[in-house]
Amino acid sequence: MEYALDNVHLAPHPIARTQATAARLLRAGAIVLAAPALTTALIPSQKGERCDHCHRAPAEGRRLSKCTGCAAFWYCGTACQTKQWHAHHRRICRRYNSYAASPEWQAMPPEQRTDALLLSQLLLEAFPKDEFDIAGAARRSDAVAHFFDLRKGPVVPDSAARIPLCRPSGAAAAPQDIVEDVFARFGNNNFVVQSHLNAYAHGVFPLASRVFNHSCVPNCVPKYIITPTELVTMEIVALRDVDPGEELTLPYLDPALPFDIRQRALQESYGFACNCALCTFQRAASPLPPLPAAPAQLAALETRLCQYVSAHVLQLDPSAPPPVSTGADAFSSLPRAVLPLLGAGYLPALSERFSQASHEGPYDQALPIGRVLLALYAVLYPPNYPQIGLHALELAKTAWNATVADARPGADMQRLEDAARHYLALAARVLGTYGPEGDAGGPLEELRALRELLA
Ligand SMILES: C[S@@+](CC[C@H](N)C(=O)[O-])C[C@H]1O[C@@H](n2cnc3c(N)ncnc32)[C@H](O)[C@@H]1O
Repeated sequence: MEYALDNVHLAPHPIARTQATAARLLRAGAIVLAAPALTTALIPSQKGERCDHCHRAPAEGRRLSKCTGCAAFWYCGTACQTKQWHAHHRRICRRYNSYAASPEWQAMPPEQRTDALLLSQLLLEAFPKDEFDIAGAARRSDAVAHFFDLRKGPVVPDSAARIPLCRPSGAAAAPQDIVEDVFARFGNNNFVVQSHLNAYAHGVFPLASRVFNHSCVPNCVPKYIITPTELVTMEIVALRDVDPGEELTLPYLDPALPFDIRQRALQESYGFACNCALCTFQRAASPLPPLPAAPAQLAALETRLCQYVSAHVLQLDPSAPPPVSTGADAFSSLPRAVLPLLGAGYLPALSERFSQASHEGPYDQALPIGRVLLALYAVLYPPNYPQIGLHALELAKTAWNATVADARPGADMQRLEDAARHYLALAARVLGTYGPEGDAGGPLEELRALRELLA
C-alpha cells in the first residue's frame, strides 16, 4: 500500500509494524498531516445538538432539521442531509427506530451504541452493494483500503463481536467474519472526536490510524476541523520542532493518567506495553511513596514541585526569572521528594479543588491551587500540550475575576493583573501552537476577549 505523505515517512518498527518519521524539519504548530474521516457518529448526548453529517452546532436562532423518515438524525441543511443519505442513511432510515428500540441496543452503554452505529455505517459504506469482498471494496476507495490495512487490536471478546448492527432491509446480512474483521480494528484505531477537548463523536480516520504510533510523551496531537457540508477532518499538529528522521507520535490516551492505568489501557485496547520515556521513568519510580497525611507536609511538597518547575520547566510567576531547562523531559530530573504527587488521586482532587474555587471564589484563593496544578501539568505533559494552554487560560480568567470581584481595600490589584497577563501570554503561546479547531468561538475567542479587557 502506497501513502502520499509530504511530511512523513513510514519506516519499519520492530513491534508496531511501521513508525511515522518526520520527512523534514517540522516546526511547532505545523500541520503534519490532514486525515479525512471515513465515517463518524455523534455520541448520544450530542444527537440533535449538532448536524449528524458535518457536526456543526446550529448558529444562535437557527435550528437543525430532522430527517422526516426516522426523526432521529438532524442536519444543518439539505447539502449535509443529501450527502449522508447517499453515504449510508437511505439504507437504514426505515430500520433505525426499531433498531434503537431493540433490547440489544437498549442494553448497550452509550459509547457502545456510538460504536455499533459507526460499525453499521462503515459496513454500508465499504460494501454498498452487499458484495462483501474486501479486496474489491479496497480497490474502490483509498480510505476503505487504508482501513483494511490497519492492524487488528487484541482479541475481541465474544460479546463485543456480537455487537448489534443496524442492517438495511431486504439486503444480505454482512457475514459474521467480515463484521468481526471490521470491528477488530475499532478499539485500537478509532478516535474520539473533540471540540475544545470536549468529546462529541467517535470517528474512523484510517490514514491517521495507519500512520501514527503512541507515546505518553507525544510530539504531535490530533485536532478536529469542522467544515460546513463536509465530514470532519483530523489535523495532526506538531507540539514542538521535530527534526528530520524523528518519530512522530500521538497520545492514544491522556498522558496525565496514572502510570498503571495507562499501561493497562494500552495493553487491553492496543495490545502493547508502552516503553516511552514517561512510562520508563514512572516504572522505575513505582511503587510511589504515599502522600503525606499532614496538610503542612503536603503543602511543602507542592512548594517543592513549584520551585522545581519554575527553575527548570515553566515560568509560573510573572516576576520569576525564566527557567533554565535541563534539556531533558521535564519529569526526568524531578526531585524524588515530590514523587508522591504523581500518585493516583492527587491530580483529580487538585483539579476538582481548582475548578470549584475558580468558579465559586474567592478567586484570589483559587490561584495558588491552580498554580500547583499548572506545575503538575508542566511535568506530566510535553511542552505546548493543549491542556496546559486551557488551564493557563482558566488561571488568567481567575486572576482577572479576582481583580473585579475580590476588589477590596488592600487587595493587591497590580499583582493580580500581572498574573492575569502572565497566564494569558502562556495560554496564547500554547493555544496558538495548537491553532483553531472545533466549534466556532472557544478558547482562542476567550483569549482575544480577555486580552482586550487587560489592554
Ligand atoms: C493506530 S495503529 C498505529 C499504526 C501501526 N504502526 C500500524 O502499522 O498500523 C495502533 C497499533 O499500532 C501498534 N502500536 C502503536 N503504538 C505503539 C507503541 N508505542 N509500541 C508498540 N506498538 C504500538 C499497536 O499494535 C497498536 O494496536
